[in-house]
Amino acid sequence: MLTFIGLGLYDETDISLKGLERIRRSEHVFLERYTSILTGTDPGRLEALFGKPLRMLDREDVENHPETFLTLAKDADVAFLTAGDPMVSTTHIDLRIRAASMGIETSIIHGASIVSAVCGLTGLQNYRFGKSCSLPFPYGRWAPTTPIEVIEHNMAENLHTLVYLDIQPGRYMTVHEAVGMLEGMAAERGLSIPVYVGVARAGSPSPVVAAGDAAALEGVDFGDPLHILVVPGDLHLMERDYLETFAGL
Ligand SMILES: C[S@@+](CC[C@H](N)C(=O)[O-])C[C@H]1O[C@@H](n2cnc3c(N)ncnc32)[C@H](O)[C@@H]1O
Repeated sequence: MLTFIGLGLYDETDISLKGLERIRRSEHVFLERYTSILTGTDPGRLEALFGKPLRMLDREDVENHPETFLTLAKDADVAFLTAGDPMVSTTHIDLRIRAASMGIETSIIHGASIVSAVCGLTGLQNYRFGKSCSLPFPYGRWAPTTPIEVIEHNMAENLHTLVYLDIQPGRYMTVHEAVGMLEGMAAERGLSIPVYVGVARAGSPSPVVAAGDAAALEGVDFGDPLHILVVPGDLHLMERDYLETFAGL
């Protein structure tokens, strides 16, 4: 049996009791740590709480060599842990399909996700989000145009865009870096983005949420990772009120 277990958003105390019990009963426990991470803890603290050793998985292990843990899951209980909710990720959706095609039984124990946390922290209504996008660090002088195309499309439809910010080993994209890149891409297309909403460390005791134009956000200290950004469509009255009250709009 392969169980996908969400760890929530910030530290080791964010897991559900159901998830914790399942980990303690599992014979093998793997922690995937490239789609997202818990910045408020470390593997040692997780192992102490779970009472189990953790085996780390990076992108290569999950996308190119999943046989390592999938084969184990044919005859043993394997827990596959991720920050957030495990299924807010196309990679993990694909992994569950692969497991099923190998005849492996699977189940999911959900965790708090950045997708719903952003709605709570910003007041932006869940039903008004269009397609989301990921903003990668530029590769040399090359940067993909997909993120700005998604934003432009959503703005034309008056929808909000959730922009996931790149995570590389030891390097996390900040709201400031993301806004700088998007301003450049928008200018090239003659597009103006009037409001951004930046969120840092959702789920922690001190999240930062700030809304405004690019210049206004420049003056905000978002602090440590993880960061995420929203480019909102036109704000409804209650959304504006919420951002004025809680995000300095
Ligand atoms: C690809 S998403 C993975 C989402 C995860 N499966 C979930 O359900 O939360 C990872 C990105 O979401 C954002 N993110 C995740 N957790 C966050 C947090 N606690 N605070 C701020 N941003 C976060 C970051 O931009 C990060 O690069």
